[in-house]
Amino acid sequence: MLAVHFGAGNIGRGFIGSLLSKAGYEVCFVDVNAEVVNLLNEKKEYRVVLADENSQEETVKNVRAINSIQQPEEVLDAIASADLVTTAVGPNILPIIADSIAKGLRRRVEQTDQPLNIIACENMIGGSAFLKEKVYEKLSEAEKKQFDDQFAFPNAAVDRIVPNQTNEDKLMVSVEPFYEWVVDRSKLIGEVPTINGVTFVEDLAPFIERKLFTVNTGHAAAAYLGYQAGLETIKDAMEHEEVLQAVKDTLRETGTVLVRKYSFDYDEHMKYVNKIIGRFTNPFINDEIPRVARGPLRKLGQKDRLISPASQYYEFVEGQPVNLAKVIAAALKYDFPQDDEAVALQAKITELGFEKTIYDVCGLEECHPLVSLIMEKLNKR
Ligand SMILES: NC(=O)C1=CN([C@@H]2O[C@H](COP(=O)(O)OP(=O)(O)OC[C@H]3O[C@@H](n4cnc5c(N)ncnc54)[C@H](O)[C@@H]3O)[C@@H](O)[C@H]2O)C=CC1
Ligand SMILES: O=P(O)(O)OC[C@H]1O[C@](O)(CO)[C@@H](O)[C@@H]1O
Repeated sequence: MLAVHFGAGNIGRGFIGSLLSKAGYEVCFVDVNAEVVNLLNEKKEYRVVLADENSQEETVKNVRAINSIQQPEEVLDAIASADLVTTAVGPNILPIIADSIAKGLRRRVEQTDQPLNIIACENMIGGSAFLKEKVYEKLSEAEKKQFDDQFAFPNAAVDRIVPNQTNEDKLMVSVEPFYEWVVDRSKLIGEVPTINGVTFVEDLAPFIERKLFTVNTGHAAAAYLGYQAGLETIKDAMEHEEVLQAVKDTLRETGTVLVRKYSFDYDEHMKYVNKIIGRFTNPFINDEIPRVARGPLRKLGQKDRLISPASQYYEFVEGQPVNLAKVIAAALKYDFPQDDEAVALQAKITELGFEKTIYDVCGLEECHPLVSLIMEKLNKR
């Protein structure tokens, strides 16, 4: 069995590649990083080390890689013969890889009528559906019909904290012990793959929103508020009394939305929240704030971890999401010079001012009460 995985980065090697290899797949990574591709082809294996007191280690075997810049034809051949295609490249890169995926699937249609699932493992709602949209932009109407019959793009939620790291062994990845990978079974084509560690569910919405609005909202709160407090790591942020309290208060707000929307048990949900706060404070993980805060334009988007739960608060809860608004205000002020999106965000604010930037970046209507709440928080800081 062959799995073609786009993105041999932290989550690609540290999570998806590891689970797929253990499930018996040969894992063929596709990446633009020549050093990583060459090393994977030279060693044919790499190490994943658990970030806890035992540092338990596994060797991920049966792997190889293709450099998509230098060997574009090989990528198409790999897709044509794959049993599964996955991605972990980042939401902004999905439109870029859509071209190879469209061409690879075209080649496959010529060679076989075997079905294929393409699963985007990114931190976003509807990641695979978005990838499908980008792939389908390249197709004729007749091809779209053909692809509908043979290919599927089930959405997924993936959760494992894998910080940026520099190790002597360049392929080695240190990962937190916890992981969760949930896939929308209702959109799968063909047989359900047997992958230990993957949960297939009929309705992904509660899982992805629970994860995005807890792990990612909480992390974003720690990162943006921590940055405003002059801190460097998520650990620093979690040790800062005021930031920690704000993270907890923010997760109480998202938790209330989730509990009301999906009828979750409140106590069970709070256990989930506490577990996540425990994961953020893992002393064996050194997670720099700029990694977690990266891409503020994306993170301030209408469907992402801050604006979506804050807007839904008005639908499901009485009152105002004051803590989420405080985090959104901090995100709007994120000006880390090495983050291109932070630089673009600050340039936009200089040009348009905060209010127009909020309409533009967060997709909020002028009359939305969240706008004035965010403005209030911005003026307070
Ligand atoms: N690191 C983490 O803890 C988690 C990350 N994610 C998600 O996984 C995705 C990847 O994140 P990370 O692994 O942290 O980032 P990363 O930067 O470590 O990995 C991304 C990889 O994609 C490669 N890439 C870039 N452009 C490419 C292209 N055109 N074709 C093929 N490969 C390309 C990069 O060279 C890199 O190896 C993101 O969507 C992130 O939100 C999800 C859960 C956890
Ligand atoms: O990968 P993104 O969406 O930029 O955001 C970083 C977030 O992703 C994670 O890496 C994994 O969920 C979290 O650590 C963090 O909340």
